Amino acid sequence: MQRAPILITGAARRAGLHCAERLLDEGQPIIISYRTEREAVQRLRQRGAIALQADFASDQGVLDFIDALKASTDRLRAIVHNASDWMAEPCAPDPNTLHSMMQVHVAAPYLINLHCADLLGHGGPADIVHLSDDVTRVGSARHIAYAASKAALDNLTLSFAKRFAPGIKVNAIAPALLEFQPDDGQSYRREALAKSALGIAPGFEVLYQTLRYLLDNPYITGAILPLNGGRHLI
Ligand SMILES: NC(=O)C1=CN([C@@H]2O[C@H](COP(=O)(O)OP(=O)(O)OC[C@H]3O[C@@H](n4cnc5c(N)ncnc54)[C@H](OP(=O)(O)O)[C@@H]3O)[C@@H](O)[C@H]2O)C=CC1
Ligand SMILES: Nc1nc2c(c(=O)[nH]1)N=C([C@H](O)[C@@H](O)CO)CN2
Repeated sequence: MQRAPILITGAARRAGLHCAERLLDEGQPIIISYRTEREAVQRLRQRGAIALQADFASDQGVLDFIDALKASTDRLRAIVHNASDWMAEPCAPDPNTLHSMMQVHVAAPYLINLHCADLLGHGGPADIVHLSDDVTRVGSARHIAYAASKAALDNLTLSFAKRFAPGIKVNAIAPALLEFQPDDGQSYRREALAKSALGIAPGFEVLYQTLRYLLDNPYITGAILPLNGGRHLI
């Protein structure tokens, strides 16, 4: 019998795409959500992935995605909430900044978990993984709403771990800098690397290794795993 697919949201680029490709490399069926059609989405389709377009900017967008997901599968091995927007505060205070961050990082995982938990488990291992951020530990002067929304996501991790045990493990991964954006300048790169004890931008494979660890370990739930190069030591 075909293995139940793993859902990764926001997997059209960078970390989500890397994890999607690595799971496919291991013969694991996947379903992705993507907001913007990109060449990489077509590449995933060609490798057998189911790709569902979704914009989580509204509750209706999330609910439409849930309907499309349930029309495409009746079971899931895991749900990885990766979709995210790294929004900085605009010059002029804008309430939409906070609402947008809470929508994508809190409302979307909240609704998807509640509506789709019944697709998980069925006797085998089942996981929900939230992509958080090390910044919840210290806050952020420039990404206030973003950091607050990721902190709320951390609390969802604890609540859903309580609610879904023992059938479904619920954990979070809290990375710090994994990979720069192409347009990040040299001074920003130097400044960011100096914030951690290990001083590297490791790339997305370390995130996949951490996801793999959670999927393979039957005795971890309610955990928020730091993946931060020792930023807490600086
Ligand atoms: N990269 C890093 O160094 C770090 C990453 N993280 C976390 O790891 C995860 C992956 O990071 P990374 O790959 O860099 O993230 P990116 O910002 O590069 O990609 C996020 C993905 O989410 C999608 N997305 C954004 N907004 C929405 C929305 N409203 N509805 C649906 N999809 C949406 C984007 O779609 P589109 O392609 O249309 O833009 C994009 O594909 C994120 O949760 C991030 O917060 C945490 C700390 C460090
Ligand atoms: N959705 C995203 N979230 C975050 C990103 C990103 O590119 N997309 N990048 C970071 C930074 O790497 C930050 O960790 C550097 O200190 C944080 N979150």
